[in-house]
Amino acid sequence: MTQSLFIDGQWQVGAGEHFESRNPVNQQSVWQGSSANEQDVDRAVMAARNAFSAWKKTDLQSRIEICQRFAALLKENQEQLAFTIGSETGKPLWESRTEIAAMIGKIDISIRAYHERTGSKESDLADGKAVLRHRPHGVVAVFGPYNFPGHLPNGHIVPALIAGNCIVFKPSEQTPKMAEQTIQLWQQAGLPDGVINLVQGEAKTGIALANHAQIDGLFFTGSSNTGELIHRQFAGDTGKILALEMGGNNALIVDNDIDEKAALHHVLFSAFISAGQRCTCARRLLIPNGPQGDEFLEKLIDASLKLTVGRFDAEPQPYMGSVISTAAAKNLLDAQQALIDKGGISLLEMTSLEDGTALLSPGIIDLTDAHDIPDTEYFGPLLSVYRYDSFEQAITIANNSRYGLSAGLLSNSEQRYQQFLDDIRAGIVNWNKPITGASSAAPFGGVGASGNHRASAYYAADYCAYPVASMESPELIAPETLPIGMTL
Ligand SMILES: NC(=O)C1=CN([C@@H]2O[C@H](COP(=O)(O)OP(=O)(O)OC[C@H]3O[C@@H](n4cnc5c(N)ncnc54)[C@H](O)[C@@H]3O)[C@@H](O)[C@H]2O)C=CC1
Ligand SMILES: O=C(O)CCC(=O)N[C@@H](CCC(=O)O)C(=O)O
Repeated sequence: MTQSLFIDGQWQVGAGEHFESRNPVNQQSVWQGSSANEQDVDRAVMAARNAFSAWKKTDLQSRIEICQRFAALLKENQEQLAFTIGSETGKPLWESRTEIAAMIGKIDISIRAYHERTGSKESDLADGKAVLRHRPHGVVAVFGPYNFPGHLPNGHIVPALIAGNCIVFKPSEQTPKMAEQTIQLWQQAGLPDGVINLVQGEAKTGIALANHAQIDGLFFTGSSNTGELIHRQFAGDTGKILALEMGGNNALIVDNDIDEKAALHHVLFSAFISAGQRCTCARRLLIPNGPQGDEFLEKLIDASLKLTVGRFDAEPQPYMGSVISTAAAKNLLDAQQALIDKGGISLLEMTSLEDGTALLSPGIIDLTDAHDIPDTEYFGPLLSVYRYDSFEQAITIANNSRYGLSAGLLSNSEQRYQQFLDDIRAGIVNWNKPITGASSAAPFGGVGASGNHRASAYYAADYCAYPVASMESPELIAPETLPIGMTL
């Protein structure tokens, strides 16, 4: 039996159900193992709890050095890791390599963020000093999505470790192999036993972990549905910190009189990178009514049609790989049909490119005159188009969503960008840039159904530690003047 769990520094067989991940294109098994049941999860949390006291007292420099060794190991193993991401998710190798590069970059950025956002500060008081310090929460559960199986969990794990927390990591059940290899590197980097623990499994394992009384926090990246369930579960539990990074129904507005080539590039990069499987992807494209808009739309359809789609290791490399699974592909095709049934006009049909695979071609659908369109995230290469008459109307359409992750404007007008900045509701707001590809050196998060106001990336440091404010004096001295009514 495969030892699929990592608890207290030991690889172990899980007592829960057997599961596997498959290559979404050729359907070959990539990883097989058993999941963690409630008792396994409990042992993982208790291992983290027991390791916490020593880890938080380990000096910061030693914690940082382990993270730097992890970065060096990522570099040494980057080709193997990129191959794992590609085979498990369908993401082309060129893009999987950029994911490993982002993981490596995360270490230095997190060290800087730790000092800047949560370091210590001292200032003088009349008879002593005021000191600000930060302390780790304790045991934190990290939940990861499948679309960035390395980079996004890493975005919680690295700052949490630097701050002195211990971790129980529950990766996506669709990407267990990448999680396993990542944990092997942490082990090689010299993390003490119990500081990081891995529990593999499906939702049942996640539920057991999120419910565990002994976790002090939960850092989640995944769908809004799951995030909302967890949020409900945490309601009233003021003692635990919850950071939620969730989905989006992101709008990108195209203006008239723009550089068409640049705009086409930015739209294609926003809508179809990672086969549309980024939380920041453009889902709704707003195009002006009129001949310029018509021409832009025609060119967009043409350019989308020419995007290459293929296997993760195909040569030459495709722009897009597959979506995560044949089940996800089927859901997307069903969603497209449902939109057509509601009055959507398919401008470029998203189709299955090869039976039995999760390879989908990009799709574009005009929903301007459709009715009862759900405000939902279609996590794949399906872009909705809305035509607008005025810029104000475009902003209203863009804001007509319960999500608020990313939004963008392609326009030559600085005045319009200013208006957009003032009125749009999103955590990432870009001008003449794609709306994907957010920097790890900036905060990353959304409002509404996209997050709970605990931005990640550069601001992840904030939710990994709590502030302790102290007034300190080495001597115990009574004040010269006593308060009214007090005699000593
Ligand atoms: N805002 C952000 O930073 C990002 C958000 N995402 C979002 O993630 C989603 C895609 O990832 P998925 O893996 O499909 O998300 P998901 O929500 O299905 O799964 C995320 C994790 O939660 C676990 N889980 C599922 N049900 C659970 C439950 N009831 N209780 C506890 N844990 C449970 C899963 O096993 C997995 O580990 C998209 O919606 C995307 O927009 C993805 C990347 C970045
Ligand atoms: O978390 C970070 O370090 C930066 C945020 C980031 O990498 N965002 C990516 C992917 C996230 C996603 O959309 O799934 C992006 O904006 O493209």
